[in-house]
Amino acid sequence: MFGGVQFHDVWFRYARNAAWTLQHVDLELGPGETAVVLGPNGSGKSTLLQLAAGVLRPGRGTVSGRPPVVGWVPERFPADQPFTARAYLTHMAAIRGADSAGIDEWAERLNFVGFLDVRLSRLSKGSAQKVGLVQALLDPPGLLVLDEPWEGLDAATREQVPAIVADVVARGGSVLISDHLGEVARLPGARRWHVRDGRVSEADGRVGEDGWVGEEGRKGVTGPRGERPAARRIIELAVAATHADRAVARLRADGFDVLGVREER
Ligand SMILES: Nc1ncnc2c1ncn2[C@@H]1O[C@H](COP(=O)(O)OP(=O)(O)OP(=O)(O)O)[C@@H](O)[C@H]1O
Repeated sequence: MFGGVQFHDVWFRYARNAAWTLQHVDLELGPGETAVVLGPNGSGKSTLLQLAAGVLRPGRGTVSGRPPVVGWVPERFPADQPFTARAYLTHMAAIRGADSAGIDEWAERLNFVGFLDVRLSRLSKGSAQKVGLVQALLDPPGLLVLDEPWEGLDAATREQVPAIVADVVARGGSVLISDHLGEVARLPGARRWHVRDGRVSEADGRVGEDGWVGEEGRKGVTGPRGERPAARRIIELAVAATHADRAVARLRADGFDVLGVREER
């Protein structure tokens, strides 16, 4: 039975004489738990996730307790492959001994039925990300590792990420997820791990508690730089779909509360 993933004094560096990217990592993620990994660019979030998934091996220390099925969704799905999405996913299902019927169900759920017979190399970044998500979910994972899963996804599919996380957790699995877009607000109850200067520390409180919904220092995001105005106003604005992620990230970085994103009707 899956008892959680444990990091025991894990150190990691990318080359023998390079500086350590991560040091002294002691963490445990139990069954049914979700942790979001936060930190500045280049701090080591992806590295931590890949160590958890078993894609990278520690230079020192150990990662133990991984369940038999680990789903890993990299930050960028490697789409430079000569297969259609369906052929790739059918192959992945066969390797994992999973039912390929799941491909059509997932394609339906993630709105990319029309792209299943398109070559991976011709897919947009968002559609390629969906293929990356599906390959990780074909065989229900005991540990799901999602590296910036909201990046590049359309608004409707972004809404699916919390539901996917909830499904894994409801089955007793664990989810580790990195986020720099502030989408973590959609995962109330998640633990918060901060990566900084090669160390990983756990923040007190969980997502959604004490008004915490975004990156560190942005408690109760109701006004710029944490001010809490006496009254709030709802402002609607429209941006080109291709700029939506950037606009949301900038508004959140300035401390504004982004209530939702939708397609223009
Ligand atoms: N394959 C690699 N070889 C050498 N150095 C690497 C490699 N991958 C990452 N690094 C370096 O390791 C450090 C941590 O990278 P990592 O991708 O884990 O950070 P991150 O917090 O996920 O960054 P971002 O938010 O930009 O995705 C960075 O300095 C990065 O340049």
